[in-house]
Amino acid sequence: MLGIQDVAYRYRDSTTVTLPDWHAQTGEHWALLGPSGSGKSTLLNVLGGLLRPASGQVTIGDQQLNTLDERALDRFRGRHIGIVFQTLHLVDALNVRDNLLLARYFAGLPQDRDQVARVLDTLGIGDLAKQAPNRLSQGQAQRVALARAVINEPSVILADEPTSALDEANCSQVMALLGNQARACGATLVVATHDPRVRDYMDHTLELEAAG
Ligand SMILES: Nc1ncnc2c1ncn2[C@@H]1O[C@H](COP(=O)(O)OP(=O)(O)OP(=O)(O)O)[C@@H](O)[C@H]1O
Repeated sequence: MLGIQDVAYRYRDSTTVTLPDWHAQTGEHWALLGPSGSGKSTLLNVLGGLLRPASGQVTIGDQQLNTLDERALDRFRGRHIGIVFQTLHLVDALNVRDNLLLARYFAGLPQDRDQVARVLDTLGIGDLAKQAPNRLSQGQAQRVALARAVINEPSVILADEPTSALDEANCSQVMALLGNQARACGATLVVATHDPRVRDYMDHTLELEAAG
């Protein structure tokens, strides 16, 4: 189970975003839709433990994120939550394999090179293990970011606008990869997007309302 209850997040300039109560069952695939400024990224970041709400509860499985201190939250995120950001945040100084091993290190997991090779193979990029991220195409880099999000077999996968820059064929490919990887880990998948095409790939939709 995954959910938020009575959550409000306050940005530094005091802009306060109030989020609707929402719950998902383990393994469900959700599209998070809504106009610009409706709070999609805020919700995704709160769910991922990257933003701490001013009030309310964020629950992932049996864990209430608000009860964790920073260190415990970092560890929990690394172990249980896979995030695909809009900007991919790959470390250019490390090759693809080491980017994935770094994600395992941050989660306190063993450096399992076989597991890394398996995930890269599943995503069709096994031959890129030694490549530097800044020498990859956009589509390849996106697969690496997806590989990094699933390398720790998370119980939740969050993706922020993974398809908005993609044509039809690539959109369908990325959504299939996300769906398949989530199914392989038994993970709950939440994709925040403007892109109405995403709805077709997901079982459920949460529609946020325009701010104001
Ligand atoms: N860093 C910030 N400082 C202040 N206010 C912010 C900040 N980031 C977002 N907001 C405000 O929070 C509200 C929700 O923004 P959010 O980015 O979550 O919406 P969104 O639906 O993801 O938008 P978009 O689709 O344009 O990315 C908006 O009113 C926005 O102006």
